[in-house]
Amino acid sequence: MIEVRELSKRYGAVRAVDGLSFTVEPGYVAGFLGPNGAGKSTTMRAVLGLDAPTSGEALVNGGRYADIRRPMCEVGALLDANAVHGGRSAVNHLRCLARSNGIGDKRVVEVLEQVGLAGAARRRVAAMSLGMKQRLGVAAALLGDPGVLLFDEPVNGLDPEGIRWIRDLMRGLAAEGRTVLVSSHLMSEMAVTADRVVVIGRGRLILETSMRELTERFRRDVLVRTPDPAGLRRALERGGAVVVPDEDALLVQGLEAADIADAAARSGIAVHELTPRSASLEDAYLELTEDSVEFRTEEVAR
Ligand SMILES: Nc1ncnc2c1ncn2[C@@H]1O[C@H](COP(=O)(O)OP(=O)(O)OP(=O)(O)O)[C@@H](O)[C@H]1O
Repeated sequence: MIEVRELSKRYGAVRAVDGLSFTVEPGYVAGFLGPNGAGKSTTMRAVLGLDAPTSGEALVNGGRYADIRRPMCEVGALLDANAVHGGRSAVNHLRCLARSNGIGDKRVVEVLEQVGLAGAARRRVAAMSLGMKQRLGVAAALLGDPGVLLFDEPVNGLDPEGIRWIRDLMRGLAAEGRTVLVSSHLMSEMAVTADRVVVIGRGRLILETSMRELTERFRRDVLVRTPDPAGLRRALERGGAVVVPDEDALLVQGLEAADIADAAARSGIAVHELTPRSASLEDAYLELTEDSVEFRTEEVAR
């Protein structure tokens, strides 16, 4: 479990994180979303004890990272895949990490296999592609078999096969009952990976909700097809709906699909299609974060 409570972090005049609170429980993938500079990395660094909060706290399983006796066995993280000593081989890099945490060499072999790097174990890190370094970073995060995992923008640098792999891995880790927090600035990526989202902007919480509720919240209208559009329109407007004809369909706002079906049945009108439509999650995300984007395209263009 990860608990961020009233967390603030200042760098001089910059409020990187500003009174942020949220909780991530075990068993699902939590997407940590926000535009560039929103404070995602700073928050993750605070959880991992790499940055001291200006105020507030970030806890792992109820305690501070600094107080964990064998940190790699409790929390694993992939932050910057490039921040690895390039001269070592993959296997030596992992062995060093393992030994410093009292983890045996057998586990090193296991995680290399798990991330698909068994065949490249002796390759020097400097000679690895970014995608391979990402896999090595994931191997390091998994070394201690921790119950809490943090991934900062893990799909960066991965090809489509790698993206699919890391997505399945994160979902698998959550399904095993682990706590999984993954940051991204792409809603499209989170839509297929995360069960819940924590959206932040300018260091503050914008929204913490399930993916399903997010879709519901941005429900736009219901598309209805019927052989009697004029009759159904009258019936729905009597029920308080706003109805806009659209080619051979009606776009209905203010009533749920079930209410529309009931109204049609009461009026003896057949319905051939009823499709609730939401704004795209990408649009929803842009709307949520529009006040928190540091640099806008049109401003740059001017
Ligand atoms: N060490 C630092 N010194 C000064 N300012 C910093 C430092 N680290 C982060 N910041 C600033 O804090 C703010 C939040 O940065 P952070 O990296 O946490 O955001 P982010 O959401 O992870 O963004 P990105 O996706 O671009 O990495 C930014 O304005 C950033 O410039």
